[in-house]
Amino acid sequence: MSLPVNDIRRLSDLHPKPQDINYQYGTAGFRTLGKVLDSVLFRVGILAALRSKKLDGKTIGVMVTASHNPEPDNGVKLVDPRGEMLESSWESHATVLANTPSTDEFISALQDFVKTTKIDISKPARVVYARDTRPSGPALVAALEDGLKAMSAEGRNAGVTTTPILHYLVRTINTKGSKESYGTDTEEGYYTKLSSAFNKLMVGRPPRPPLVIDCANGVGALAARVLSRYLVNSLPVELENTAIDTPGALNNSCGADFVKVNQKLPPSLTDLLGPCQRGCSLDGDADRLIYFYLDEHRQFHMLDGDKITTLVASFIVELVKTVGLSEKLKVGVVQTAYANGSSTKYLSERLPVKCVPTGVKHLHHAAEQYDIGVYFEANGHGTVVFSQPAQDLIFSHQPSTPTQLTALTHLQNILNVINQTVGDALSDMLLVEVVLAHKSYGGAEWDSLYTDLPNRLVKVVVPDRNIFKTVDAERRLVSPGALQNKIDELVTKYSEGRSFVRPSGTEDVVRVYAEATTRRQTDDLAFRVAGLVYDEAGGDRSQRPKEFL
Ligand SMILES: CC(=O)N[C@H]1[C@@H](OP(=O)(O)O)O[C@H](CO)[C@@H](O)[C@@H]1O
Ligand SMILES: [Mg+2]
Repeated sequence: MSLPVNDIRRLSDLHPKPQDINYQYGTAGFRTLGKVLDSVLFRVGILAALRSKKLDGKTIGVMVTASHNPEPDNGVKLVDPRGEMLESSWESHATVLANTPSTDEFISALQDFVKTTKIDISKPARVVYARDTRPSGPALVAALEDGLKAMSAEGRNAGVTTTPILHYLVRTINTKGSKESYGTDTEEGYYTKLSSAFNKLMVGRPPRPPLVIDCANGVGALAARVLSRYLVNSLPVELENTAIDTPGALNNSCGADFVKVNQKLPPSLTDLLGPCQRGCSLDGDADRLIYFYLDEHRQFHMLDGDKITTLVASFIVELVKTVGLSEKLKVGVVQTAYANGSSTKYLSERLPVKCVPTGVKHLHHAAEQYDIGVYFEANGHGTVVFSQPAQDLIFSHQPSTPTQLTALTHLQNILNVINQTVGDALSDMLLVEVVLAHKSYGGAEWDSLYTDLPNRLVKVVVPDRNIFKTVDAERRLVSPGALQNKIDELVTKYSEGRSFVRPSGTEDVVRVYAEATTRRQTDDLAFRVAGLVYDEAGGDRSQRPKEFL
């Protein structure tokens, strides 16, 4: 059987590629202005069908979102059968196919691809897809559906939903009826799975003050509203920033990225959050989570992905120890270079900690090397993964004492609260709430586990960010030239100073990170390194940002 060339040609002509744009499947899939993504979505539909055929008809996921980015942006990414990110070798295939200029060239690239990748076209193709609340979403989904139609693929439209729910659906569809079944393959199955485990974990805990949830005016508002109906007796919540139909509101001065980058409360919450009350922010597709609280002086404190890692990993270690399985279940942590140095120090004194390059897929794969792997990016994107033998052991172990039995039951329920496929703001939120309730922690107690070093992230616009090459999990530059030596020399002048430079995978900028013992020193270091980067990359002297030192 060969490719349905006539159907592809007819439909591809309806979705021409703009001449002047070069697309790239990056860390987060294709991501750019929504209005220039039509041809990409059509082609991704075809690619998803081919990926499914290659994997013997397993269901592939497609998510249309640009997460925390501004509302006019959009994007698309593919999800592999176990709910994980697309295998990396296919990222470059996606890039090549998205950039072939004409329908004829696209078809011939497809034919080459099918041949070299040895795809059996006669196999079935199944794809489940969803989008976030962006206004450009419906037209992009229609283009994707044309791609599926061209391949006669079986499509399931999961509608408007969060990225983690789409990942959940992919995994549950593909494990249905098997011994690795991950739950019921519906949204209701997702809410029921998470909330019933959560509700069991909260039985007997004292009532909690309400949790304020900033929904970023995005799809998380819909999901949080549904979830809250399942939590009436276990967790009072107040949903804020739920204006999904207000043009321009998405991620605007709210959401997890706003809080993390600006290290401050969304202005819309200023009058809502009381002293010592905790709140959290989701991002635009609800896969990132940042917590915060105001202290008794109404001073803002942020609890980011590193703080979540510490809280969650410590709790799981305690449970495993109480059950008596410390020897058999090794808990480990994965971070990136953006993790606050204090968190790395605190965790390394207690657990194995690995540092990997930016991007959830790197963290996820590294976490899978542990029996129980806890990973979060500092920006609040992460989860906990349990190896299959670890899960089997947790569900088959026979405890010897009532205390062990209680801890084991908690561990089993925790496993069901966690969305292991990918970082999930709502699932992570439930997990955090469980730990806080079990430890009787408020924001301040949680925050006191270690003190963050002041840190600063600076974007540097350069003529060509591709000249920046890194090694050692992106902590050191090997190009351009002597820049790393200059950074090293500078860093020694700052107490507990640390700084690194890497090209962004999602924006056309180079990122500079710095931390040191004081805010002033941190800013000084960050802007000096930014200046070095700008000059070394040949930035225009007349445009040099004035804050760069
Ligand atoms: C410093 C930072 O937050 N970087 C983010 C950002 O990647 P960059 O490659 O730095 O642009 O977007 C990624 C995708 O969402 C996320 O995984 C990552 O953590
Ligand atoms: Mg996101």
